[in-house]
Amino acid sequence: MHESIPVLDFGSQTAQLIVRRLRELGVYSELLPHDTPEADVWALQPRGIVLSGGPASVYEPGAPQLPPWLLESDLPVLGICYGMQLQAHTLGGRVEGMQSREFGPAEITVVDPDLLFADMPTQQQVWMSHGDHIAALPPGFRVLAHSPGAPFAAAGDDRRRWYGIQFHPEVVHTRFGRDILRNFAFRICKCRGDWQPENFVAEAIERVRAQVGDGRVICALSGGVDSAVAALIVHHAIGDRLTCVFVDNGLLRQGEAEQVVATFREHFHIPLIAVDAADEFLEALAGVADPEQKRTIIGEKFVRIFEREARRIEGARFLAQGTLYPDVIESRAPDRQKGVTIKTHHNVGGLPADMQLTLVEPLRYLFKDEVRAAGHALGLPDEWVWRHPFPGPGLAVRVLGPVTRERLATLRAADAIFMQELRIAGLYRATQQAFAVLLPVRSVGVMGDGRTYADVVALRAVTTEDYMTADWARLPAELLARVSSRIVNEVPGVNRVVYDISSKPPATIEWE
Ligand SMILES: Nc1ncnc2c1ncn2[C@@H]1O[C@H](COP(=O)(O)OP(=O)(O)OP(=O)(O)O)[C@@H](O)[C@H]1O
Ligand SMILES: O=c1[nH]c(=O)c2[nH+]cn([C@@H]3O[C@H](COP(=O)(O)O)[C@@H](O)[C@H]3O)c2[nH]1
Ligand SMILES: NC(=O)CC[C@H](N)C(=O)O
Ligand SMILES: [Mg+2]
Repeated sequence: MHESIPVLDFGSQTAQLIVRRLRELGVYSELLPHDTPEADVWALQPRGIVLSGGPASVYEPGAPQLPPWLLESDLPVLGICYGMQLQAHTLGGRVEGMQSREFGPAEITVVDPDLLFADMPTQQQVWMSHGDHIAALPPGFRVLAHSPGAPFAAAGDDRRRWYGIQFHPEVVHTRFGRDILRNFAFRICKCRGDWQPENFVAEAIERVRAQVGDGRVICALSGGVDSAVAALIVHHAIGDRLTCVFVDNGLLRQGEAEQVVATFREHFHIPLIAVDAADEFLEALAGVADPEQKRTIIGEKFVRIFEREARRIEGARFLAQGTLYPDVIESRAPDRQKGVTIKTHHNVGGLPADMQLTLVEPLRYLFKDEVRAAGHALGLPDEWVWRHPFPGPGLAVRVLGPVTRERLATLRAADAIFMQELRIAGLYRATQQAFAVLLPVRSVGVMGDGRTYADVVALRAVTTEDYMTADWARLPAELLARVSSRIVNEVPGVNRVVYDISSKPPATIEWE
């Protein structure tokens, strides 16, 4: 049994990342609901506790509270964002709603470099995402760092070993986040660091074998890295009792369907069924503009098709999918204590309630970079491992507003130009996801001395490690200029191109 630092979950979208960072540091961690019974927490042999952020405001009625037992224990505690506000609120400080909210990058100044901020610069970039702030510290606490928007960006009580930070150390955009967590784990909690990540792939294969028994599995294969890795794991587990099913939903990019099928057949020796379901999807989506409605329709259609294909294979009761942890977290049901729904990923929240197949999701607790590492270990070709993600609902969530064949064609052409130029510039791998979006507005232009009133294409390119947070990619102006001019010249019906300069948060990577 390992020592641990459990994370109590108050509903933050990035709570699972804290767990990951701690594991990366060699300290075992699990994400537990904030009201987990005390005995279950002690069973993990905790050396300290982290309180995650969360969407609630501590001063509102019904906001989730600190577990009373924690106040009595002598465990060190690190409160992050809501967790810090909760510490302050509970121990006699004051938390207020703020006029100038902070979302995105901010710079903090460390005023006390002991313990938590040991061995790092005084000025550092952090990632903030809060609307409330601490107006007065509780007795015993002193300020450790401040930022322009948060006079108490970090504070602590050394006697009690309780610390709080208003920013998020778990996201990569907090430059020294790892070091702060390391200081908490090793200097404050005095962990030994006795956890070695086990061989994930071997374990996953075992789990699939146990779940499936002698049944047959169909695997929803998209051409993305997640489903390819899921397919390889299932294939290792049950061999030829696996059949992959690729669906052309009419929402794919230019040439994608042909390319996925060809590459798969070249690299894998697993039976593949390619289903052309474009008409079915586009009919179901006709006239639908609401993003969540689009996702639900697409999620249901996918499953009906998988059920249909499964019926043709004797004994196929299981559906394998490349679901990742971010899909699960972002699809969580609306519950102010447990997190809010940001968007219903088609493969999680978008699944119909009466689904006939049992899910096999070997990657459900992993993040993208962990999946890529697993794919590499399984011998997946580099090109596949490093493919940009492409969402299951595809171009339906990039044609904003109602989806029509004509608008899909416009977007495909613009997107292909952007991708082509990005590759020529050698910047495909330097961005983690890039694509074009067709906006539901028209704007006035002048072309060939005539007036145009035509569509607007937005270009989106982001840098990110785990897709939970992201920054907009600083693509060279010359590249953007070339893409813009080619799109306007080559794609009929588009007279304007804009570049999206929003980070996540507050935006998301996709526009819907
Ligand atoms: N066109 C498709 N045909 C069959 N299954 C699909 C299709 N699109 C998505 N899926 C299923 O939905 C899952 C979730 O899609 P998602 O896009 O998140 O993952 P991915 O396509 O495997 O990888 P990536 O995120 O890199 O695109 C996939 O892993 C796959 O199982
Ligand atoms: O399979 C998917 N089904 C979905 O419904 C879905 N929605 C978003 N995404 C992808 O998830 C990552 C994070 O996206 P957002 O910042 O837009 O939430 C990005 O990589 C998105 O492309 C999806 N993938
Ligand atoms: N990210 C968070 O934990 C936010 C905490 C709180 N809801 C705020 O807005 O300040
Ligand atoms: Mg995909």
